[in-house]
Amino acid sequence: MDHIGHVGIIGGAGWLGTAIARALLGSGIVTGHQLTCSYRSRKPDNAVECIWTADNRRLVEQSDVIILSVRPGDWEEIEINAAGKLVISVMAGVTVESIARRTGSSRVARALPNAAAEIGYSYTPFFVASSQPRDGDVVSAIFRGCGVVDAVNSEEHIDYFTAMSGSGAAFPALLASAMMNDAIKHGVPSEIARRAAQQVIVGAGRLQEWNGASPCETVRSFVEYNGTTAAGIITMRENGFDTVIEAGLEAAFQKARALSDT
Ligand SMILES: NC(=O)C1=CN([C@@H]2O[C@H](COP(=O)(O)OP(=O)(O)OC[C@H]3O[C@@H](n4cnc5c(N)ncnc54)[C@H](OP(=O)(O)O)[C@@H]3O)[C@@H](O)[C@H]2O)C=CC1
Ligand SMILES: O=C(O)[C@@H]1CCC=N1
Repeated sequence: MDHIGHVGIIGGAGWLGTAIARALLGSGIVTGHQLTCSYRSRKPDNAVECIWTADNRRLVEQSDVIILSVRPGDWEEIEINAAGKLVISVMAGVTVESIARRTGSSRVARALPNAAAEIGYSYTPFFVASSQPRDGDVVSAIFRGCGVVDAVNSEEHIDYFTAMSGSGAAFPALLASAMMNDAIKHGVPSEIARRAAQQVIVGAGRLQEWNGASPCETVRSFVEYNGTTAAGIITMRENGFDTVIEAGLEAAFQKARALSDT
């Protein structure tokens, strides 16, 4: 991708803002002189090597692309005029309409990475509301540095993915935690239970990536094998596994929607 200009990250000191800043520098899409990050309380220790400011208006002045990475509850306090600039929000729930209204920009995108952005393994769907065709390419190029991206053509899908993939990075750990606790109940020493559960999710993820099968194919092939794994899968499903997952995703989806601001 051609030069994308100067990028500013409001909330660049936070968890996700820092991960995006590191990905931008790591992919070479900007240099430290073409990246400004803002902080509120304090510039972090071991800060990313770029320009730092506590002044969001100054950040906007010197940026062509602005990434909003503050918590949804802090959004109302951000007062910037980004007219004519591309504004990309990673905030859960905050709508394109609110971003356009409060920044004065008609070039707005929402992207929804997850916690694995920190290691370049995020899944990031994005939605672009801009008349400039190149804006989608810019958003895609930025988040490819954090992992895998997909453009979606409905803003509602961003709220859905806030639950499914945005929050989803935590769900394998939930499964592993239940498995670890079960092993401990069976008398396995906790350190061994921890290591076993950890290696199961890491190995399963790597296996899934390596063989390229869809998750549904993986489950089907284990069921067809008709051994101990099949017994576990069938019983988990009979006891409501899929229903529980659907209910959890629905709760996260509704929470994302409820964050939609005034
Ligand atoms: N973490 C994740 O996995 C994901 C997060 N998101 C979204 O990303 C956004 C950021 O989340 P996350 O990084 O986890 O949150 P953090 O709390 O880690 O980071 C938010 C940062 O924004 C800073 N901040 C708040 N107000 C201002 C301001 N006026 N000017 C400059 N900086 C400000 C905070 O500073 P201070 O230290 O003073 O509070 C903090 O450093 C959220 O909207 C969240 O919904 C989306 C997908 C995944
Ligand atoms: O848990 C959260 O609210 C944030 C938004 C999506 C993922 N993490």
